[in-house]
Amino acid sequence: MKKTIDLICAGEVLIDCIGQQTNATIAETTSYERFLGGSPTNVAMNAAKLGLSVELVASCGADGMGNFILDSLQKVKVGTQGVTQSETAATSIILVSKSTGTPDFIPYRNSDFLIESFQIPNEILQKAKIFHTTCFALSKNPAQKTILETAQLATQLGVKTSIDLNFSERIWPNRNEAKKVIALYLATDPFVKLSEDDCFRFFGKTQSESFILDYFHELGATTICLTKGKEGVILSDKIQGTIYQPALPVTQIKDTTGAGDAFWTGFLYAQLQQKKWEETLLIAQKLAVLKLQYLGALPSDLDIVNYLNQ
Ligand SMILES: Nc1ncnc2c1ncn2[C@@H]1O[C@H](COP(=O)(O)OP(=O)(O)OP(=O)(O)O)[C@@H](O)[C@H]1O
Ligand SMILES: O=C(O)C[C@@H](O)[C@H](O)C(=O)CO
Repeated sequence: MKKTIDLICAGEVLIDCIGQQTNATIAETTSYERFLGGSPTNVAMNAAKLGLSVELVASCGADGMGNFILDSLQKVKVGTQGVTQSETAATSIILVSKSTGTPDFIPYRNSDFLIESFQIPNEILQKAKIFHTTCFALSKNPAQKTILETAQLATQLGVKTSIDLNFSERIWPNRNEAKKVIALYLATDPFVKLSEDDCFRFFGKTQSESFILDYFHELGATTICLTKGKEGVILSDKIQGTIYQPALPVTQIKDTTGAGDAFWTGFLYAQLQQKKWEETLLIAQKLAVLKLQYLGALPSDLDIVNYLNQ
């Protein structure tokens, strides 16, 4: 089978309403700006801006926000055949505080988890190189069942899986269920991205790096990337060992929302080109730094491939 699709992202498409007052809590924030969001959607948008062939599998409402979402995706040539617009559930919205650290958020979830298996036909899946999702997307059915089944099928079809374990108990209050579902996904040996904040929320307390890496390796992941914000990143590969890379300097942080998604897009982009781990991490960090300097998504009017080659 000819692999004509670089990446399928499945999961939440949302409207991020990002606060306009920097480092204010949500209670203190008085005005918000609308952005296209959702972690897998951000990865899809970024990847398309890098010239990859990308399909998004997601669900929004048949409403004004849903139309804005489809318009934005199509403008950068993200494939939208797998995006449905629900007639009964509105587009999901998240209020996010504007932060130079970890943003606070309030989710209003309506249609994002209405993802059904017909949205990812086998003919499309088998053409893909990577299938990516998130913990957020796995937190609710029918998206959970659809994504788990697709990941299992993906491995049989020679498609590499990937996951951003962006766990939050506010999105997925049943931590035991989350652990079981994540274990099923990790059995497909995905590339795993998680941040220190995700780990704290997932385990309910601070755990050592070796505990975290062993935990996810034992569930089946060969390659784990643990991002630590300005403290850099650790990549642990069961075969090749562990690499630490310090963070790149950033002159001015405008907004951190989506920095992890930019990082992961760079990681997948580099892996699609079979780059070595050090270069993969460098490309990932460069994209994250670029994103940190903008509010909202990566810029559309910049030659990002050229920026990465500098
Ligand atoms: N202050 C910073 N200075 C330099 N690089 C940073 C900084 N914050 C984030 N980064 C870059 O972004 C990457 C991802 O950040 P982080 O570890 O906070 O992940 P994340 O929590 O998934 O991000 P987010 O949820 O904010 O999108 C880091 O590995 C690093 O490359
Ligand atoms: O999908 C999420 O996890 C939240 C998004 O609303 C937001 O775009 C974000 O924080 C991305 O990391």
